Amino acid sequence: MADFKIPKATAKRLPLYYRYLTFLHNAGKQKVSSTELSEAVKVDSATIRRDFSYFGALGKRGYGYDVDSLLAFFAKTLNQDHLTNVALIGVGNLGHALLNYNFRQTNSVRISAAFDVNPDLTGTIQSGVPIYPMDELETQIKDQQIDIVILTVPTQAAQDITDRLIKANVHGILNFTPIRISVPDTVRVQNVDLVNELQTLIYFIDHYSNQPKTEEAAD
Ligand SMILES: NC(=O)c1ccc[n+]([C@@H]2O[C@H](COP(=O)([O-])OP(=O)(O)OC[C@H]3O[C@@H](n4cnc5c(N)ncnc54)[C@H](O)[C@@H]3O)[C@@H](O)[C@H]2O)c1
Repeated sequence: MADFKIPKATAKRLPLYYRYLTFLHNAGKQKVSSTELSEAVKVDSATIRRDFSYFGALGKRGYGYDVDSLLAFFAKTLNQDHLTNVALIGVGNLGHALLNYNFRQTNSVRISAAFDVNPDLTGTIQSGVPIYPMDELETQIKDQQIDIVILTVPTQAAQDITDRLIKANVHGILNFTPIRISVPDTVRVQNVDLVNELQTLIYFIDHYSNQPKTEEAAD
């Protein structure tokens, strides 16, 4: 990320903007208005203008935004111009699905190593990714300069593995397990919980069914 602070809600919308701008760029479009962007990404145009204002005056009145310069700006901010190696721990049902997906939409993130305790899996290559035994965790993380780890292990293994990751100097954990892992301030955890997301969706449908709104628009 760039070295200036932007609100969390704005940061969460950046990948959304980036994906649509890439689409416009590939389609040969040179400019886009906030209204057009708003319709495509389902974020209201006032929010888009406010988000963009955090990066300085990028738009021109009556012209809109220049697609290429916006894209270059976002690519830099999102670190899309360099490749981030990510490790995955726990190659079960969920781990397999993520390995198979391996972030095909982006060229900037890839799972370069996976780890498991199952001897039937270790030493094999799954979806193009080598599976290492857990006793190689620290050395592989160091050798491959891995800073971010996806955790898809059973709940009871999550905290012990997290403690090893902290010692190995990992700074980000995408936690799919249902427990809230403990980490120091130097490590950032992003929890992913599909049940939670579904319940939030059900809540909004039940309570706000007359005013459909995306999460991005409601900050
Ligand atoms: N966040 C979500 O929405 C969501 C959805 C589904 C599952 N989950 C959670 O994701 C985790 C994985 O679910 P799953 O269905 O893939 O389970 P799974 O049992 O199919 O896979 C777990 C894998 O972890 C490996 N493993 C076990 N102990 C380990 C250890 N100490 N170190 C390294 N690897 C180890 C196992 O060998 C197995 O390959 C669970 O905690 C589950 O609750 C979360």
